[in-house]
Amino acid sequence: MSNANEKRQAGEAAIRYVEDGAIVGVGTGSTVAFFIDALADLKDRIQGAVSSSEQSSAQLKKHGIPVLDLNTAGPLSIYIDGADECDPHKRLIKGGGAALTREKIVAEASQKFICIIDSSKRVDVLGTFPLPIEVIPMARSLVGREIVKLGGQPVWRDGVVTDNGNWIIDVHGWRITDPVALEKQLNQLPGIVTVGLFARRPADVVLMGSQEM
Ligand SMILES: O=C(CO)[C@H](O)[C@H](O)COP(=O)(O)O
Repeated sequence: MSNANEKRQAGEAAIRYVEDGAIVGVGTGSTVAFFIDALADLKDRIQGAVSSSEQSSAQLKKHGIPVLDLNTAGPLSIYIDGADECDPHKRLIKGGGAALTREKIVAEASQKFICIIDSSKRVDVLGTFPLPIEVIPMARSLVGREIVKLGGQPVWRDGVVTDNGNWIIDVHGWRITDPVALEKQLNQLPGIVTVGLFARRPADVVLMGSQEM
């Protein structure tokens, strides 16, 4: 099965977690796009969605699904999002689409995080996919130097500006055997807005192609 078909299958499978009357947390990316298309069929049975990006907001609105503000929506029952890598403990690397900050916020606000992936995303150890880090622009070089001290190779995602007006550094060369510790350590560096490790708050359910882990 191709990656696109697996993404579609995972995206459509997540629909069964959507309950009547829910406000649904919605992530970003090509897998989530399949979920949003499927969610359109249920739009009269949900209150709306809290979106993690301008890209997903546009697709939700195109389908006539109300996009709500997180501050007024309050705690959410579910969050549906993709990932760039997923380890056996459902810990993730995210941010390939540069939406990691809002994704982490909406995930944190949600009781259950359903992660939808194709099989290429499953790894034993995180880090083959370069780790995205959102930084305040003036701190790019400072953060880069700190990453080098930690053995990583920082690469500025030149030309990309996040929905929050910040920049992305992709860190190559890390084999992340303790993602919880690395997430905590990086979160302490001034200038880092969000680390694309979802380890302290991993996914609760992973739907991969036709399989559920
Ligand atoms: O973290 C993300 C965006 O910031 C995406 O979830 C991740 O990049 C996976 O994308 P796709 O479903 O297109 O493979």
